[in-house]
Amino acid sequence: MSSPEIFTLRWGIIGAGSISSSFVKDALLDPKTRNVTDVQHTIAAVASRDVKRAQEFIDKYCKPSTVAYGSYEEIVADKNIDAVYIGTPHTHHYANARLALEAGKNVLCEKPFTSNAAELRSLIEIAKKHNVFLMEALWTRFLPISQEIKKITDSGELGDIRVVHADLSGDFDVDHIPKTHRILDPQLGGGALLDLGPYPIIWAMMCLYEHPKNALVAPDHIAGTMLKTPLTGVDASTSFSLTFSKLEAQAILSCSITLPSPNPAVTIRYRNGNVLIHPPPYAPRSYTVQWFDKPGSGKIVKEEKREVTWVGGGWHFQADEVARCVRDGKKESDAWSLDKSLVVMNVFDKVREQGGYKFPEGVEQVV
Ligand SMILES: NC(=O)C1=CN([C@@H]2O[C@H](COP(=O)(O)OP(=O)(O)OC[C@H]3O[C@@H](n4cnc5c(N)ncnc54)[C@H](OP(=O)(O)O)[C@@H]3O)[C@@H](O)[C@H]2O)C=CC1
Ligand SMILES: O=C1OC[C@@H](O)[C@H](O)[C@H]1O
Repeated sequence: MSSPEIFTLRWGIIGAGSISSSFVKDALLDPKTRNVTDVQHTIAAVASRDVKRAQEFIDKYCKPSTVAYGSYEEIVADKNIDAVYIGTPHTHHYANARLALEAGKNVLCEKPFTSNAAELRSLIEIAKKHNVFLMEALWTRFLPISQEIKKITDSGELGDIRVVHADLSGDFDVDHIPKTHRILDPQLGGGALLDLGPYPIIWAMMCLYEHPKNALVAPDHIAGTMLKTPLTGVDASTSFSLTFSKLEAQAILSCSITLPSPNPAVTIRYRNGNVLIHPPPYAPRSYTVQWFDKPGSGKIVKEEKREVTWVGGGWHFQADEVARCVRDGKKESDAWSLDKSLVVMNVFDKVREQGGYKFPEGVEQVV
């Protein structure tokens, strides 16, 4: 039996695929395993384009009472759902989120939020019009390890921050997967930038954009370059740098679908030392702090590896944020607000333009 003080958020899941299963498994873990006692989650319904797939998903991951739907239209009309989680490929996020928002549902939408910034601006307007909550599922922002590293950065204990180097790569075996796989198919927004880019950039957003001395000023210079795969023309590898002039700092970011992430995956460089974050950068479990003997010397006099553990994959922390926001009547999260997602989408638009990556006709719903 749940105690009356616990707020229960009733989720509807759109897309019975891989990431939806990770999200649901974490959401259904006992919140006490992460010392959370104020919110909890239930999965009220799951929708797939094929009702059989929705039912199979429920049989595997949910309680028998969870309702299976064979269309996304049906799930957003369900009165027993407080929030919809969208776990479909990138280029479907806009249409799926719009459907849910217009039905008056709160929405948590997988990364990348949309195909382009114009689509996101449109979703933000629709969410405002319908007075509902909207957030991108940038789960890394909510991990306990991210809060720890952010504290080190914001406190200035390692001196002024100068550079964030971050990479997320993964070998997707592109020569052997079908060209219709979401990582390769331009119709699904395939390529490294949109799929993997949200993770290197989240470290830049947390440590630079959100730095108290930067005061939420967007990067004033963005420079990107893309290496395309001849298989489908999407970006196999992308590098991009962001200059935060107000903070006198830069982010040097990269991602690739043809090789693993380096170790460290993220190096945060301050005047008095470094923080090295060990892979995977989307959910690291350890980082190393290095101290210099004096500012700018580079001579490491002390080094400490720190582990941060939790039960589950880590997708539940963002779910808790949504539950608290909905409980409190908030329409967006402070930690991962809509303007932050918009900064990211603007960067991705610019880097795609610089890299010459155009989506096929009709993919972008708003341009
Ligand atoms: N936060 C994280 O850690 C991760 C996030 N992601 C993000 O989640 C999203 C989905 O990724 P993932 O779960 O790996 O994808 P999947 O390939 O598993 O597809 C998820 C669902 O999307 C729908 N779908 C799949 N292919 C198509 C298509 N061609 N056209 C229309 N709908 C389709 C299906 O829904 P249905 O059941 O209705 O048929 C499917 O169940 C991506 O945007 C990705 O960036 C992915 C991995 C990790
Ligand atoms: O979000 C993600 O995180 C891990 C990656 O391997 C995956 O492709 C991506 O979608």
